[in-house]
Amino acid sequence: MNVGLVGVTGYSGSVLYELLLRHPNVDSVNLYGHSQKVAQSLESVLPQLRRGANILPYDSADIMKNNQMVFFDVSAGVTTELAKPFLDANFPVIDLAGDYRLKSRDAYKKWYKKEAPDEKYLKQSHYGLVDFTSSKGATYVSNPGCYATATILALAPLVINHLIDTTSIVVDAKSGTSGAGKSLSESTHFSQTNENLQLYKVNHHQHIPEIVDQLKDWDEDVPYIQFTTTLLPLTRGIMASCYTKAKSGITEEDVKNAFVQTYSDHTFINATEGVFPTLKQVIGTNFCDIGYQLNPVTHQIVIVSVIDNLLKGAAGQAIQNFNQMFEFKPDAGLDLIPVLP
Ligand SMILES: NC(=O)C1=CN([C@@H]2O[C@H](COP(=O)(O)OP(=O)(O)OC[C@H]3O[C@@H](n4cnc5c(N)ncnc54)[C@H](OP(=O)(O)O)[C@@H]3O)[C@@H](O)[C@H]2O)C=CC1
Ligand SMILES: CC(=O)N[C@@H](CCC(=O)OP(=O)(O)O)C(=O)O
Repeated sequence: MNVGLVGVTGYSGSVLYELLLRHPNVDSVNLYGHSQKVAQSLESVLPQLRRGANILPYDSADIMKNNQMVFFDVSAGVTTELAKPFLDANFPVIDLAGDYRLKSRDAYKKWYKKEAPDEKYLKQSHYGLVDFTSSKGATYVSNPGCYATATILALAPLVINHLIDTTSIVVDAKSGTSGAGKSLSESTHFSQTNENLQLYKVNHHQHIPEIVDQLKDWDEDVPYIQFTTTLLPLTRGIMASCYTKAKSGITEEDVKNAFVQTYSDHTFINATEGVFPTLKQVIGTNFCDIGYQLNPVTHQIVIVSVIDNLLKGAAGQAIQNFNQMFEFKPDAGLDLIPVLP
């Protein structure tokens, strides 16, 4: 199959490109960029990707003619416009940005502070949280956000099984700087990030409505979550530490059963009682590792999930969506090993 990729020059785009090159069902990857009028060698922009490939000028008709599907891995707000001809033609798209994730236009405007896509297009979008939905038959897949993935996977077994006080969810999530993309900002400047910890977007993070929407699908009694994000002096990785109160009478065994039942057949999720994961065990892989424990004294449950934001949080999950969409092996192209030591 020939696939198109828009956004190879971004952090997650270059990771996605490498995954696609090694994917057993991909014959060729055609690269498209928005800033070139003529073909430009990839190596001239990203010298570390010595692939002899060219980035072609962006042209929606050309993309649809020469590929069977396209990945959009571009800055937030761009696909609201760019995706329209593809949506009109029902051409298969996997979009890694947040533009089409929220079903409510008002929510998108409020949280992303941008004009939302048209209602008719939003209706065509499928939210591709691969561990709980299938993208088979979908033509427009909206890949979940990185923090949203880590948080939802941590809380899912408890919410689905109605084991918690739904007003008690507190999430303390932390990310390495690659989550912010390649553009430099005050907070990602080396001397500001290095040997420092910075909270940001407290109570304003754009993934809050995405997480609440999904949790509400499982239990409409989830009214909100308390969610904070912290920038870590690391390149890759997200750790979401979640705290929530168990309903009266819920035991350690109930909690364990919920995690075992939910995740026993999920290739890329490892959930273990009482063993809390580190970031390094998942960096470079598509895994989400989760540790959980009910404290019998406080009756609080702590759940910690870790992912590589560029893989399970972006390009890896996009490949899972691709595999579901075209009915390839669920783990095709994702045989990755952690970066150790
Ligand atoms: N980084 C992460 O961990 C995650 C990112 N995401 C989402 O994935 C998307 C890409 O993120 P990331 O890799 O961090 O982004 P980067 O900021 O690193 O890269 C952005 C990419 O978008 C391209 N781009 C910018 N404007 C346009 C435009 N108008 N038309 C076409 N292409 C454009 C850039 O091209 P050029 O270089 O030519 O300017 C570049 O290739 C974002 O929407 C982000 O929110 C989702 C989950 C995790
Ligand atoms: C460290 C950092 O800044 N992370 C980004 C992650 C969000 C992202 O990647 O964008 P989407 O909303 O499209 O998923 C943030 O917190 O906004």
